[in-house]
Amino acid sequence: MKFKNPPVNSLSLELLTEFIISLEKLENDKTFRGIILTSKDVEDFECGCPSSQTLQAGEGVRSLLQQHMVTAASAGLDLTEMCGKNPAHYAEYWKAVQELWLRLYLSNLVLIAAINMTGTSHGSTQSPVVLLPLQGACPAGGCLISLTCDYRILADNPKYLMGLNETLLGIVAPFWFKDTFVNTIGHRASEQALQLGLLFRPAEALQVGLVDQVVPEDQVLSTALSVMARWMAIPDHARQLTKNMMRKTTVDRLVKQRDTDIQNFVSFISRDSIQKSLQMYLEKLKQKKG
Ligand SMILES: CCC/C=C/C(=O)SCCNC(=O)CCNC(=O)[C@H](O)C(C)(C)COP(=O)([O-])OP(=O)([O-])OC[C@H]1O[C@@H](n2cnc3c(N)ncnc32)[C@H](O)[C@@H]1OP(=O)([O-])[O-]
Repeated sequence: MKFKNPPVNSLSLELLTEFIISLEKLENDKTFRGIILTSKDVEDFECGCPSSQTLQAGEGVRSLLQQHMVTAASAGLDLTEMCGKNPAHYAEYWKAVQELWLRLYLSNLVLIAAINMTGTSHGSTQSPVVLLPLQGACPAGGCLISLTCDYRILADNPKYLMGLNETLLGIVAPFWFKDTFVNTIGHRASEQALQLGLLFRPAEALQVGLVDQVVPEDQVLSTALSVMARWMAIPDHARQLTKNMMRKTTVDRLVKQRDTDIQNFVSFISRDSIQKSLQMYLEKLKQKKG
């Protein structure tokens, strides 16, 4: 599935909705056993296949490639959905973010993130909100999506950054973002990374366990296909039950308090101070262009 929401693949409400619907279709079509999430154009990959609907690589491996679909590399949640809108909109938006995470984290499909980035340039700032220092990033919500996958492959480019940087925007990662992070890199590493809003370069991301492999940019998809072949070799039923056993407790924590989590998000994001921080961050993003 390819993410396509120019210019920075931010997770707008429209994109989230389309992602959820597409995912549901694939889950219900029993001919699909796995998905590679990416943002790079199919034509950019040396996979020896036409950019048509279905791509075969190795025994039993299939990846659906469509327009307007989703990736692991994105600017994260769409800040314009969380800024200057009304509480009903915030609630609708947050419900969609929750829904996507719930579906991805417990998906029966094998999910592989082939992470390659968008982005051009960055500045730095002394203001209370901190812009990402380098080009090409997979921050916050973008990172969360990749964390729901079973395996992550990151393009080896020192300009690429990945992590949960919420505190740099003056906001707090929700508990289920934190849980997903802890499940991936452990408690101590998460404690530090979340407070500092750390964004990891590829070598650091590999070291801390945020990604499973770092490969040259032109090998990201071919590596994803080989990895998929390995995962496909495992009987689905046994693999799915194992995944469920590993992840269900985390999912249940949100399921039990979904409405409360929405209310918390709406009241937090509606605060004047938070709206000011987000506005300032958006303005800084715009200014760095000029
Ligand atoms: C509790 C909540 C939890 C929160 C979770 C999150 O995910 S919070 C999110 C955490 N995410 C971040 O902290 C990432 C913030 N983004 C960045 O750091 C950089 O944009 C980049 C590294 C992704 C790409 O750099 P680049 O130099 O290639 O591109 P550029 O910077 O020039 O931007 C181009 C245009 O896109 C716009 N826009 C950008 N991001 C967003 C967004 N998320 N949304 C909406 N719009 C966004 C930007 O304003 C500009 O608009 P304009 O002026 O054309 O109208």
